[in-house]
Amino acid sequence: MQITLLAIGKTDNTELSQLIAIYEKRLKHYIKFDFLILPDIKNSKNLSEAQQKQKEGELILAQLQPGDALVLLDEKGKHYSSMEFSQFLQKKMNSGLKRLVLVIGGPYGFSDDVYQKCNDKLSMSKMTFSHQMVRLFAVEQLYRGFTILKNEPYHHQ
Ligand SMILES: C[S@@+](CC[C@H](N)C(=O)[O-])C[C@H]1O[C@@H](n2cnc3c(N)ncnc32)[C@H](O)[C@@H]1O
Repeated sequence: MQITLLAIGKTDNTELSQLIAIYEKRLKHYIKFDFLILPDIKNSKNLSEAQQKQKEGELILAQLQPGDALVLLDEKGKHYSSMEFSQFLQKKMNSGLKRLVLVIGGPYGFSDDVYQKCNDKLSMSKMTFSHQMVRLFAVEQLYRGFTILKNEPYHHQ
């Protein structure tokens, strides 16, 4: 299985990019992983929130290939512990899935079209994080999940 993490707009802070790169590199020891950043919507200041979400949604959906599982990171999604998240990953791998696409929404979240196409929604907290910060939390939780599956001493219950 391959995992693709999709986000909109480049990571705007060097320290954050460096931290993401550390976990990205670690994660790649366990699974084929790519972090795909879609370009910011042009002239977004002249768009309503709904229009921006719609355009971002079109960019997101254009990335999908037949057979992908589309899973949104969304504060209104299912809550998993890190152990449960590792089991979620294991089940996806066991199912023969070719690519798991995890998506981080833009500043206003996802369009209805994206919600309709998704297979699942995962929340990392009831709190809302910035779309920039979530990138780091996502790569760290993916890395943590694989260390749990490999019984490696990173996660402590
Ligand atoms: C600033 S939030 C958007 C919040 C917006 N109110 C909404 O309706 O979704 C930007 C993105 O970060 C991600 N995000 C923020 N908090 C999250 C959480 N607790 N769990 C999972 N993803 C989260 C989601 O992908 C969200 O679309």
